[in-house]
Amino acid sequence: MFKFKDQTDLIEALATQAWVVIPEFLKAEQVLQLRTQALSQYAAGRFKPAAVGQGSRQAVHADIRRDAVLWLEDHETGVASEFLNWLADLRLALNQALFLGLVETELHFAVYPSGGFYRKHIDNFRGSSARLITVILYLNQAWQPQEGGELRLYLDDRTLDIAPEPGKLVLFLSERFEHEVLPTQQERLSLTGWLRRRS
Ligand SMILES: O=C(O)CCC(=O)C(=O)O
Ligand SMILES: [Fe+2]
Repeated sequence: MFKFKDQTDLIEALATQAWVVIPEFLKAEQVLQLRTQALSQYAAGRFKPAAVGQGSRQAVHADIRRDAVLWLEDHETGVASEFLNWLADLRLALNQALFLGLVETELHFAVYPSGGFYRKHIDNFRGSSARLITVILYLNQAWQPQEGGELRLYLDDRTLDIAPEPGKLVLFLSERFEHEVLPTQQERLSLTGWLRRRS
């Protein structure tokens, strides 16, 4: 049902390169289903302005990130549940191949309004390295270069700009690369999550 039912190549790429991009991981109708689910919840006011930091240090900083998020539940249906199952399989396969000790997945929808961005950061809270693998799935309908909103990964020797095109899946080692979301000219929708080990 998803491209990469066999996750071997993906795990190999993560192990050697520490990042992977899979264009059109989702089919158009799968993107549409998740998109519709996210946008109806967004319209119903269920998203919260995304915060930075954790615990008593957690706060909304509109100068650092300007998106709104909604965490997924355990009892999702449809494509959301299929994707959660796919991630659970990936987590187990990664544990077997690379002994990563991943124990859980967290996943949220994110909406960046026009003008939204997320400044350069690393995906872990101070003093924690529970998030091992970052997973991002783009739920936009179409994306033109002039709309901006690229994910910029700071690789060891260069930067890599990834356009948030419909159904594209991105994975990378959370602590390995600083990254940012460049200002978007268009509402930008994604499903973002982390495969975690015990904190
Ligand atoms: O949406 C993206 O491309 C990246 C989002 C991100 O870096 C994050 O939520 O930590
Ligand atoms: Fe991030």
